[in-house]
Amino acid sequence: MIELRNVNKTFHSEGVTVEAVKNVNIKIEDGEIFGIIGYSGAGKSTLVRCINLLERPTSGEVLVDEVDLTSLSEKNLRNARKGIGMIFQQFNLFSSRTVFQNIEYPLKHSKLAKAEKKKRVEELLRLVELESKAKVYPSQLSGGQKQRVAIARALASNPKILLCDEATSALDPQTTLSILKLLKQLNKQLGITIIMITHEMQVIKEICDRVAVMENGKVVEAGDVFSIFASPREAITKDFIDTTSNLSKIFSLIEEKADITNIKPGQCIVKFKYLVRSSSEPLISTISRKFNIDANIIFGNIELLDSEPLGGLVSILSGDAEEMEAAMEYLKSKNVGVEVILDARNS
Ligand SMILES: Nc1ncnc2c1ncn2[C@@H]1O[C@H](COP(=O)(O)OP(=O)(O)OP(=O)(O)O)[C@@H](O)[C@H]1O
Repeated sequence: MIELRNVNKTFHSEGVTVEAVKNVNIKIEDGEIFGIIGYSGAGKSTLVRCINLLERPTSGEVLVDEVDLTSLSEKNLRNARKGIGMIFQQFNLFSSRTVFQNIEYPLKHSKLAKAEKKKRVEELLRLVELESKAKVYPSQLSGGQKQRVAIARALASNPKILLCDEATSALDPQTTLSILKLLKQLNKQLGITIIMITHEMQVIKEICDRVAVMENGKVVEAGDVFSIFASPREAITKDFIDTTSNLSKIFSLIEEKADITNIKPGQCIVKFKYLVRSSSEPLISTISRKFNIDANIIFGNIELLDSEPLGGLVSILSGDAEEMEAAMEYLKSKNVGVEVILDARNS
Protein backbone atom coordinates (compact mmCIF):
# COMPACT_ATOMS: atom_id res chain seq x y z
CA MET A 1 0.00 0.00 0.00
CA ILE A 2 1.05 3.58 -0.69
CA GLU A 3 0.13 6.17 1.87
CA LEU A 4 0.77 9.89 1.58
CA ARG A 5 0.45 11.59 4.96
CA ASN A 6 0.17 15.38 5.14
CA VAL A 7 2.44 15.79 2.13
CA ASN A 8 3.47 19.36 1.32
CA LYS A 9 5.88 20.59 -1.33
CA THR A 10 6.89 24.23 -1.58
CA PHE A 11 9.26 25.58 -4.20
CA HIS A 12 11.30 28.72 -3.72
CA SER A 13 12.84 30.12 -6.86
CA GLU A 14 13.95 33.61 -7.76
CA GLY A 15 12.25 35.12 -4.75
CA VAL A 16 8.93 33.43 -5.57
CA THR A 17 7.33 30.81 -3.33
CA VAL A 18 5.01 28.23 -4.89
CA GLU A 19 3.05 25.85 -2.70
CA ALA A 20 2.74 23.13 -5.34
CA VAL A 21 1.30 20.43 -3.03
CA LYS A 22 -0.67 21.28 0.08
CA ASN A 23 -1.39 18.82 2.84
CA VAL A 24 -2.26 15.83 0.68
CA ASN A 25 -3.45 12.61 2.31
CA ILE A 26 -4.07 9.62 0.06
CA LYS A 27 -4.08 5.85 0.52
CA ILE A 28 -3.67 3.65 -2.53
CA GLU A 29 -4.26 -0.09 -2.18
CA ASP A 30 -2.10 -2.76 -3.81
CA GLY A 31 -3.28 -3.62 -7.30
CA GLU A 32 -5.37 -0.48 -7.71
CA ILE A 33 -5.38 1.81 -10.72
CA PHE A 34 -5.57 5.23 -9.10
CA GLY A 35 -6.08 8.40 -11.13
CA ILE A 36 -5.07 11.94 -10.23
CA ILE A 37 -6.77 14.56 -12.37
CA GLY A 38 -6.37 18.34 -12.42
CA TYR A 39 -5.71 21.28 -14.69
CA SER A 40 -2.22 22.37 -15.63
CA GLY A 41 -0.37 23.68 -12.58
CA ALA A 42 -2.61 21.88 -10.07
CA GLY A 43 0.38 20.05 -8.63
CA LYS A 44 -0.18 16.57 -10.09
CA SER A 45 3.35 16.00 -11.39
CA THR A 46 4.90 17.31 -8.21
CA LEU A 47 2.69 15.02 -6.13
CA VAL A 48 3.44 11.92 -8.15
CA ARG A 49 7.15 12.74 -8.10
CA CYS A 50 6.90 12.85 -4.31
CA ILE A 51 5.90 9.16 -4.39
CA ASN A 52 9.31 8.04 -5.64
CA LEU A 53 11.01 11.04 -4.05
CA LEU A 54 12.13 12.52 -7.38
CA GLU A 55 10.81 15.51 -5.45
CA ARG A 56 11.43 15.37 -1.72
CA PRO A 57 8.34 16.65 0.14
CA THR A 58 8.92 19.79 2.20
CA SER A 59 7.04 17.98 4.95
CA GLY A 60 4.94 14.86 5.37
CA GLU A 61 5.45 11.13 4.97
CA VAL A 62 5.47 8.86 1.93
CA LEU A 63 4.86 5.30 3.03
CA VAL A 64 5.26 2.38 0.66
CA ASP A 65 4.41 -0.92 2.33
CA GLU A 66 4.63 0.89 5.65
CA VAL A 67 8.18 2.13 5.05
CA ASP A 68 8.55 5.92 5.11
CA LEU A 69 10.71 6.65 2.06
CA THR A 70 11.59 10.10 3.37
CA SER A 71 13.46 8.48 6.27
CA LEU A 72 15.63 6.15 4.15
CA SER A 73 19.34 6.52 3.49
CA GLU A 74 20.37 7.21 -0.15
CA LYS A 75 21.33 3.55 -0.60
CA ASN A 76 18.07 2.18 0.79
CA LEU A 77 16.11 4.74 -1.20
CA ARG A 78 17.85 3.59 -4.40
CA ASN A 79 16.73 0.05 -3.63
CA ALA A 80 13.19 1.11 -2.78
CA ARG A 81 12.97 3.03 -6.06
CA LYS A 82 13.59 -0.19 -7.98
CA GLY A 83 10.11 -1.17 -6.88
CA ILE A 84 8.62 1.96 -8.47
CA GLY A 85 8.67 2.37 -12.27
CA MET A 86 7.73 5.57 -14.04
CA ILE A 87 6.65 6.61 -17.53
CA PHE A 88 6.27 10.10 -18.97
CA GLN A 89 4.36 12.04 -21.60
CA GLN A 90 7.50 12.51 -23.71
CA PHE A 91 8.63 8.86 -23.31
CA ASN A 92 12.22 9.86 -22.28
CA LEU A 93 13.88 7.10 -24.33
CA PHE A 94 17.59 7.12 -25.20
CA SER A 95 17.63 8.07 -28.87
CA SER A 96 21.07 6.59 -29.51
CA ARG A 97 20.12 3.16 -28.14
CA THR A 98 17.98 0.54 -29.82
CA VAL A 99 14.65 -0.59 -28.39
CA PHE A 100 16.40 -3.65 -26.92
CA GLN A 101 19.12 -1.51 -25.32
CA ASN A 102 16.60 0.94 -23.91
CA ILE A 103 14.69 -1.85 -22.20
CA GLU A 104 17.89 -3.52 -21.02
CA TYR A 105 19.22 -0.28 -19.48
CA PRO A 106 17.70 -0.63 -15.97
CA LEU A 107 19.23 -4.13 -15.74
CA LYS A 108 22.74 -2.73 -16.23
CA HIS A 109 23.72 -3.15 -12.57
CA SER A 110 21.60 -6.20 -11.86
CA LYS A 111 23.19 -9.52 -10.96
CA LEU A 112 21.61 -11.26 -13.96
CA ALA A 113 23.95 -12.98 -16.42
CA LYS A 114 24.01 -11.66 -20.00
CA ALA A 115 21.82 -14.48 -21.30
CA GLU A 116 19.30 -13.93 -18.50
CA LYS A 117 19.14 -10.22 -19.29
CA LYS A 118 18.49 -11.06 -22.94
CA LYS A 119 15.72 -13.44 -21.90
CA ARG A 120 14.17 -10.81 -19.65
CA VAL A 121 14.23 -8.14 -22.38
CA GLU A 122 12.65 -10.58 -24.84
CA GLU A 123 9.96 -11.37 -22.30
CA LEU A 124 9.26 -7.63 -21.87
CA LEU A 125 9.19 -7.10 -25.64
CA ARG A 126 6.54 -9.83 -25.87
CA LEU A 127 4.58 -8.27 -23.03
CA VAL A 128 4.28 -4.96 -24.90
CA GLU A 129 3.96 -6.68 -28.30
CA LEU A 130 7.08 -5.18 -29.84
CA GLU A 131 9.12 -8.33 -30.58
CA SER A 132 9.76 -7.23 -34.15
CA LYS A 133 11.19 -3.85 -33.12
CA ALA A 134 14.08 -4.97 -30.90
CA LYS A 135 16.80 -3.66 -33.21
CA VAL A 136 15.28 -0.35 -34.30
CA TYR A 137 15.93 3.09 -32.81
CA PRO A 138 13.23 5.20 -31.10
CA SER A 139 13.14 7.68 -34.03
CA GLN A 140 11.78 4.86 -36.19
CA LEU A 141 8.81 4.24 -33.87
CA SER A 142 5.33 5.78 -33.61
CA GLY A 143 4.34 7.57 -30.38
CA GLY A 144 2.37 4.56 -29.18
CA GLN A 145 5.29 2.23 -29.86
CA LYS A 146 7.67 4.57 -28.02
CA GLN A 147 5.37 4.52 -24.99
CA ARG A 148 5.31 0.70 -25.14
CA VAL A 149 9.12 0.69 -25.03
CA ALA A 150 9.01 3.10 -22.08
CA ILE A 151 6.53 0.78 -20.32
CA ALA A 152 8.72 -2.26 -20.96
CA ARG A 153 11.76 -0.38 -19.65
CA ALA A 154 9.85 0.74 -16.55
CA LEU A 155 8.88 -2.88 -15.88
CA ALA A 156 12.36 -4.32 -16.34
CA SER A 157 13.18 -4.43 -12.63
CA ASN A 158 9.79 -5.94 -11.75
CA PRO A 159 8.36 -2.94 -9.90
CA LYS A 160 5.23 -3.27 -7.77
CA ILE A 161 4.19 0.28 -8.62
CA LEU A 162 4.02 2.12 -11.93
CA LEU A 163 3.71 5.92 -11.97
CA CYS A 164 2.33 7.34 -15.22
CA ASP A 165 2.77 11.09 -15.69
CA GLU A 166 0.43 12.14 -18.54
CA ALA A 167 1.47 8.93 -20.31
CA THR A 168 -1.12 9.24 -23.06
CA SER A 169 -1.28 13.03 -23.46
CA ALA A 170 0.97 13.06 -26.53
CA LEU A 171 -0.99 10.30 -28.27
CA ASP A 172 -4.01 10.31 -30.59
CA PRO A 173 -7.30 8.90 -29.20
CA GLN A 174 -6.92 5.49 -30.84
CA THR A 175 -3.35 5.02 -29.60
CA THR A 176 -4.36 6.34 -26.17
CA LEU A 177 -6.93 3.55 -25.96
CA SER A 178 -4.41 0.89 -26.93
CA ILE A 179 -1.93 2.10 -24.28
CA LEU A 180 -4.66 2.24 -21.62
CA LYS A 181 -5.71 -1.28 -22.58
CA LEU A 182 -2.10 -2.44 -22.21
CA LEU A 183 -1.79 -0.79 -18.77
CA LYS A 184 -5.02 -2.43 -17.62
CA GLN A 185 -3.79 -5.79 -18.87
CA LEU A 186 -0.45 -5.37 -17.04
CA ASN A 187 -2.34 -4.39 -13.89
CA LYS A 188 -4.38 -7.61 -14.10
CA GLN A 189 -1.57 -9.89 -15.25
CA LEU A 190 1.21 -8.63 -12.96
CA GLY A 191 -0.91 -7.20 -10.13
CA ILE A 192 1.03 -3.95 -10.45
CA THR A 193 -0.38 -0.84 -8.75
CA ILE A 194 -0.77 1.99 -11.26
CA ILE A 195 -1.00 5.70 -10.53
CA MET A 196 -2.16 7.73 -13.52
CA ILE A 197 -1.82 11.48 -13.72
CA THR A 198 -3.96 13.10 -16.37
CA HIS A 199 -5.98 16.16 -17.33
CA GLU A 200 -8.39 13.98 -19.33
CA MET A 201 -11.46 12.58 -17.60
CA GLN A 202 -11.79 10.04 -20.42
CA VAL A 203 -8.55 8.40 -19.24
CA ILE A 204 -9.89 8.15 -15.69
CA LYS A 205 -13.15 6.70 -16.96
CA GLU A 206 -11.39 4.19 -19.14
CA ILE A 207 -9.20 2.40 -16.59
CA CYS A 208 -9.12 3.87 -13.09
CA ASP A 209 -10.72 2.30 -10.02
CA ARG A 210 -10.51 5.45 -7.90
CA VAL A 211 -9.69 9.06 -8.62
CA ALA A 212 -8.47 12.13 -6.75
CA VAL A 213 -9.21 15.59 -8.14
CA MET A 214 -6.51 18.23 -7.55
CA GLU A 215 -6.90 21.99 -7.58
CA ASN A 216 -4.30 24.54 -6.45
CA GLY A 217 -2.12 21.89 -4.82
CA LYS A 218 -4.93 20.29 -2.84
CA VAL A 219 -6.98 17.13 -3.28
CA VAL A 220 -10.49 18.59 -3.36
CA GLU A 221 -12.44 15.40 -4.00
CA ALA A 222 -11.66 11.69 -4.12
CA GLY A 223 -13.57 8.47 -4.45
CA ASP A 224 -14.41 5.51 -6.63
CA VAL A 225 -14.75 6.50 -10.25
CA PHE A 226 -18.41 5.49 -10.58
CA SER A 227 -19.53 7.57 -7.57
CA ILE A 228 -17.48 10.57 -8.66
CA PHE A 229 -18.98 10.43 -12.15
CA ALA A 230 -22.49 9.82 -10.87
CA SER A 231 -22.52 12.56 -8.24
CA PRO A 232 -19.57 14.93 -8.34
CA ARG A 233 -19.44 17.41 -5.47
CA GLU A 234 -16.97 20.07 -6.56
CA ALA A 235 -17.43 22.49 -9.48
CA ILE A 236 -14.06 21.51 -10.95
CA THR A 237 -15.05 17.82 -10.94
CA LYS A 238 -18.31 18.67 -12.71
CA ASP A 239 -16.34 20.59 -15.33
CA PHE A 240 -14.09 17.60 -15.95
CA ILE A 241 -17.09 15.28 -16.23
CA ASP A 242 -18.80 17.63 -18.67
CA THR A 243 -15.90 17.07 -21.04
CA THR A 244 -16.94 13.42 -21.38
CA SER A 245 -20.70 13.84 -21.50
CA ASN A 246 -23.11 15.70 -23.75
CA LEU A 247 -25.89 16.00 -21.14
CA SER A 248 -25.21 19.61 -20.22
CA LYS A 249 -25.62 20.52 -23.90
CA ILE A 250 -29.33 20.82 -23.09
CA PHE A 251 -28.67 24.12 -21.30
CA SER A 252 -27.14 25.77 -24.38
CA LEU A 253 -29.91 24.30 -26.57
CA ILE A 254 -32.52 25.94 -24.32
CA GLU A 255 -30.63 29.23 -24.39
CA GLU A 256 -30.46 29.09 -28.18
CA LYS A 257 -34.21 28.25 -28.23
CA ALA A 258 -33.48 25.22 -30.40
CA ASP A 259 -36.63 23.66 -31.94
CA ILE A 260 -36.12 20.48 -29.98
CA THR A 261 -36.59 22.38 -26.69
CA ASN A 262 -39.79 24.04 -27.82
CA ILE A 263 -42.17 22.26 -25.41
CA LYS A 264 -45.96 22.52 -25.26
CA PRO A 265 -48.00 23.59 -22.23
CA GLY A 266 -48.24 20.67 -19.81
CA GLN A 267 -44.83 19.28 -20.75
CA CYS A 268 -41.42 19.51 -19.09
CA ILE A 269 -37.83 18.73 -20.00
CA VAL A 270 -36.11 16.51 -17.48
CA LYS A 271 -32.55 15.23 -17.07
CA PHE A 272 -32.31 11.72 -15.64
CA LYS A 273 -28.99 10.45 -14.28
CA TYR A 274 -27.83 7.15 -12.88
CA LEU A 275 -26.57 7.87 -9.38
CA VAL A 276 -25.63 4.45 -8.08
CA ARG A 277 -24.63 1.19 -9.63
CA SER A 278 -27.97 0.39 -11.03
CA SER A 279 -30.06 -2.66 -11.74
CA SER A 280 -31.03 -3.20 -15.35
CA GLU A 281 -34.67 -2.23 -14.67
CA PRO A 282 -36.41 -0.70 -17.68
CA LEU A 283 -37.13 2.52 -15.80
CA ILE A 284 -38.39 4.66 -18.67
CA SER A 285 -40.90 2.11 -19.93
CA THR A 286 -41.94 1.42 -16.32
CA ILE A 287 -42.84 5.07 -15.63
CA SER A 288 -44.62 5.23 -18.96
CA ARG A 289 -46.81 2.26 -18.08
CA LYS A 290 -47.18 2.82 -14.35
CA PHE A 291 -48.04 6.54 -14.52
CA ASN A 292 -49.47 6.72 -18.01
CA ILE A 293 -47.08 9.45 -19.15
CA ASP A 294 -45.04 9.86 -22.33
CA ALA A 295 -41.29 10.12 -22.11
CA ASN A 296 -39.78 11.33 -25.35
CA ILE A 297 -36.01 10.96 -25.19
CA ILE A 298 -34.25 13.93 -26.85
CA PHE A 299 -30.75 12.63 -26.40
CA GLY A 300 -28.71 10.61 -23.99
CA ASN A 301 -25.31 9.55 -22.91
CA ILE A 302 -25.29 6.14 -21.31
CA GLU A 303 -22.21 4.00 -21.32
CA LEU A 304 -20.80 1.12 -19.37
CA LEU A 305 -18.34 1.78 -16.59
CA ASP A 306 -17.06 -1.45 -15.15
CA SER A 307 -20.08 -3.19 -16.74
CA GLU A 308 -22.52 -0.82 -14.99
CA PRO A 309 -24.58 1.72 -16.92
CA LEU A 310 -23.50 5.28 -16.17
CA GLY A 311 -24.75 8.54 -17.63
CA GLY A 312 -28.17 9.89 -18.28
CA LEU A 313 -30.96 10.94 -20.59
CA VAL A 314 -32.65 14.19 -21.43
CA SER A 315 -36.31 13.67 -22.06
CA ILE A 316 -39.58 15.56 -22.62
CA LEU A 317 -42.32 14.34 -20.30
CA SER A 318 -46.01 14.83 -21.01
CA GLY A 319 -49.10 13.64 -19.19
CA ASP A 320 -51.12 14.43 -16.12
CA ALA A 321 -49.17 16.85 -13.86
CA GLU A 322 -49.70 14.78 -10.70
CA GLU A 323 -48.77 11.56 -12.45
CA MET A 324 -45.60 13.20 -13.76
CA GLU A 325 -44.68 14.27 -10.24
CA ALA A 326 -45.33 10.72 -8.99
CA ALA A 327 -43.21 9.28 -11.81
CA MET A 328 -40.30 11.53 -10.85
CA GLU A 329 -40.62 10.53 -7.20
CA TYR A 330 -40.66 6.88 -8.28
CA LEU A 331 -37.42 7.35 -10.25
CA LYS A 332 -35.77 9.11 -7.31
CA SER A 333 -36.70 6.14 -5.11
CA LYS A 334 -34.84 3.97 -7.64
CA ASN A 335 -31.73 6.17 -7.22
CA VAL A 336 -32.12 8.00 -10.48
CA GLY A 337 -31.19 11.69 -10.36
CA VAL A 338 -34.09 13.79 -11.63
CA GLU A 339 -33.65 17.44 -12.60
CA VAL A 340 -36.45 19.46 -14.21
CA ILE A 341 -34.71 21.75 -16.66
CA LEU A 342 -37.60 23.47 -18.43
CA ASP A 343 -41.08 23.41 -16.96
CA ALA A 344 -44.31 24.19 -18.81
CA ARG A 345 -46.54 21.96 -16.67
CA ASN A 346 -48.50 24.86 -15.27
CA SER A 347 -48.66 26.93 -18.45
N1 LIG B 1 11.01 22.82 -9.83
C1 LIG B 1 10.11 23.77 -9.63
N2 LIG B 1 10.45 24.99 -9.21
C2 LIG B 1 9.53 25.94 -8.98
N3 LIG B 1 8.20 25.77 -9.19
C3 LIG B 1 7.79 24.57 -9.62
C4 LIG B 1 8.72 23.51 -9.89
N4 LIG B 1 8.00 22.43 -10.31
C5 LIG B 1 6.72 22.80 -10.34
N5 LIG B 1 6.58 24.08 -9.91
C6 LIG B 1 5.32 24.82 -9.79
O1 LIG B 1 4.44 24.04 -8.98
C7 LIG B 1 3.10 24.15 -9.46
C8 LIG B 1 2.56 22.75 -9.76
O2 LIG B 1 3.26 22.24 -10.89
P1 LIG B 1 3.05 20.75 -11.44
O3 LIG B 1 3.94 20.56 -12.61
O4 LIG B 1 3.16 19.80 -10.32
O5 LIG B 1 1.52 20.83 -11.90
P2 LIG B 1 0.73 19.84 -12.86
O6 LIG B 1 -0.64 19.72 -12.31
O7 LIG B 1 1.49 18.58 -13.03
O8 LIG B 1 0.70 20.66 -14.21
P3 LIG B 1 1.13 20.18 -15.68
O9 LIG B 1 0.07 19.22 -16.11
O10 LIG B 1 1.12 21.46 -16.47
O11 LIG B 1 2.49 19.58 -15.53
C9 LIG B 1 3.16 25.07 -10.67
O12 LIG B 1 2.81 26.36 -10.26
C10 LIG B 1 4.61 25.00 -11.10
O13 LIG B 1 4.99 26.19 -11.74
